[in-house]
Amino acid sequence: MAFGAGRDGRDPARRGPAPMSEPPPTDTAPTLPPLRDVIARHGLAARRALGQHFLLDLNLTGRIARAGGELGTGTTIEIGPGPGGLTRSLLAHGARKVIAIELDPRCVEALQELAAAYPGRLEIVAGDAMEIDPAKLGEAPRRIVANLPYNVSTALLARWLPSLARLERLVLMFQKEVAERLAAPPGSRDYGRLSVALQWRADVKRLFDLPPRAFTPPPKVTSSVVEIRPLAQPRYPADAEILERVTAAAFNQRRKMLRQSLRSVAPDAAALLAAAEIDGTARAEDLSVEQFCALARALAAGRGRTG
Ligand SMILES: C[S@@+](CC[C@H](N)C(=O)[O-])C[C@H]1O[C@@H](n2cnc3c(N)ncnc32)[C@H](O)[C@@H]1O
Repeated sequence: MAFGAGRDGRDPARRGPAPMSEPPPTDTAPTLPPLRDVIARHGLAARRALGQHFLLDLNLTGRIARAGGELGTGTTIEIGPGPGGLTRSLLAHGARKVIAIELDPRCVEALQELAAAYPGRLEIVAGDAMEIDPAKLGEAPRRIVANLPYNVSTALLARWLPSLARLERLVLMFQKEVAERLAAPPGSRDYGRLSVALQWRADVKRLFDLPPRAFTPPPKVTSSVVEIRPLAQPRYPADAEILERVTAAAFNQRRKMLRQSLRSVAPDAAALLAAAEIDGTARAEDLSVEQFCALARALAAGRGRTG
């Protein structure tokens, strides 16, 4: 089923009433202490090693939560809730169930108060998001909405790629420079391995930027919120591992012509390129995702193997 059709197919269920056993989503937020009080009371001085830059403006966290779409069904997964600003907005926005993964035990303790204010709707997982597969958490449909710790943001996304189709939507905050790479079109300076790997599997859109002053403490760089809508199936046929080998070879020598850079994966790179109907004088950034997939298929078929 096409991606759009798949989403439409699930919409009627979303509009239906919540099962009797589930607490009904509500937009009526309980009264909570200001986030700055939570931070002071729990001694949450930001730790750089954990990429801690907190968003305390509930207008901004509300904007990110709304970008997550309809949260009233399934599971909303948050990575790194910190003191819980975005978590509050997700719950106030009607999230049926939030599963929040946090590595810092100080934040886990602070979040218990929020869990008590929304009985049954917030589950806090104390642990490392790098070791947890979000596609296995809670009930489908699953979405991830998160202000990611920047030090592991691309590593997390790379881990999620193989099971991306099992997520309905991801709304993620990255450094602007990373966000530009994710959404970069062919021909642009930012287009690279991660752009191909992600755009092969999903529609990617940069939604809006946040300046450093929006965060406490402010990071050095501007941040961008990115929406990722996974496709039910990758856009073009290709083996993921072979596609990765081809893009790694091509972009690792991105200034070189492909007939040269692809020799590390195909001794007769010219034959490989001819089989995929690609001009050997092109460079990595000139190729569309579809052309990279054609190269991966040709390599899988043994083309270009002998030099
Ligand atoms: C950029 S802060 C965002 C905090 C909060 N969501 C906000 O918007 O204010 C990143 C959060 O991720 C947490 N974190 C860092 N590395 C993590 C990891 N590997 N697994 C889970 N959480 C992590 C940090 O402790 C921090 O709370």
